[in-house]
Amino acid sequence: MSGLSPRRPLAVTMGDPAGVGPEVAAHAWALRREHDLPPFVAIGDAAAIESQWEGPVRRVSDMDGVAEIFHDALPVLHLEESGPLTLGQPTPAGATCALHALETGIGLTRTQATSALVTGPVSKHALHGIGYTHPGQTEFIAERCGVTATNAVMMLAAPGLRVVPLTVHIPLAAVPEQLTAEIIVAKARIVARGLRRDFGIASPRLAIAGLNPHAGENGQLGSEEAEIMAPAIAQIAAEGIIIDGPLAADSLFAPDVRKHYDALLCGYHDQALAPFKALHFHDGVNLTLGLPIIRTSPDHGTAFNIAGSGRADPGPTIAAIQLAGKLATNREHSVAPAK
Ligand SMILES: NC(=O)C1=CN([C@@H]2O[C@H](COP(=O)(O)OP(=O)(O)OC[C@H]3O[C@@H](n4cnc5c(N)ncnc54)[C@H](O)[C@@H]3O)[C@@H](O)[C@H]2O)C=CC1
Ligand SMILES: NCC(=O)COP(=O)(O)O
Repeated sequence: MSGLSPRRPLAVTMGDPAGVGPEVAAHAWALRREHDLPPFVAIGDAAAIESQWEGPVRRVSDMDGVAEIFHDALPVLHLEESGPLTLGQPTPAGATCALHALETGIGLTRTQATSALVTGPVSKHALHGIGYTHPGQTEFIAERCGVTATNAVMMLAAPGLRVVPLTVHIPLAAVPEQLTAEIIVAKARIVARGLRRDFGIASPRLAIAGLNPHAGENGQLGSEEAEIMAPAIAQIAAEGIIIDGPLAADSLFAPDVRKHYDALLCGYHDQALAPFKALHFHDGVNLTLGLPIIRTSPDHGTAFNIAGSGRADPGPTIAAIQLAGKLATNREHSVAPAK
């Protein structure tokens, strides 16, 4: 990285060993100079990389010397053998390894042995098969950091677009019940604070999407906009946060509309992530606001269908490492972040 850089390496978990996580971590390392990446350590089963990548790997047991090793080889904190590996086919041992890597990455970052946590893609289905009960990684990290799930806010960020799903991994049918005014207000506060602290936006401009078509068409197509969103928006605005809405979700993403906002708050997962991924699949970053640590992740999943084929793009992982490095640098050196 040019100029200042994080004081310690970043922790990059490899996610499910049968998915694309190990290969995109390795390919990110191979492209470290082109993308000016800060030193990082990959965490998980070293064999998941060594079995499919011919680049240099150096197994490490702690964070000492990782930054120096990073120049010449990919440092890997090897946790355990996850058994015979068939790419594309998750196993309970692989899910267990992914969970141990997540736990280890959180611990290293909480204790400041690493400067930030970048999580690789896990299979939620495989994790649930070994008894994991959290909806995703975000909620697990929040719990380990002593933060309630409501206060750990998922944001997807890319150049020129940031989106926040106000409800995340719940059935669509549960959205109207769970999208309360309290949740909207709490998450809007955390988003505004995160934009100020980490993105250097002094007066963040938020917009919230209506839940129903045409933002309810004045009550003709639904009542959540008037009954839940309007009081929440009034409360947020009363606290001095700039917020518009509820705006019709379809036109909110039009270029001439979205350009006026620093973050678009959406009612549910796919309202936010479907347009985001259509525009930014290859450089999108999932980050968690409201935590005491910095956590980012590529915006894609395990991609079992292409694991080992050489088709997995390391771009999202590179973007996640770059953003984590930038946020860590800003916080550690008290640099006013560039907008
Ligand atoms: N951060 C995380 O841990 C995430 C985990 N998941 C989990 O991943 C599993 C699979 O989910 P899907 O919905 O199939 O999403 P997915 O992102 O794994 O795959 C969707 C499509 O995108 C392609 N794709 C994904 N990453 C790519 C890359 N780096 N380069 C090129 N193409 C890529 C895949 O080949 C597939 O065609 C599920 O268990 C899901 O819960 C999904 C999203 C995020
Ligand atoms: N769709 C986003 C996603 O699944 C990532 O969730 P998380 O594991 O980061 O909580």
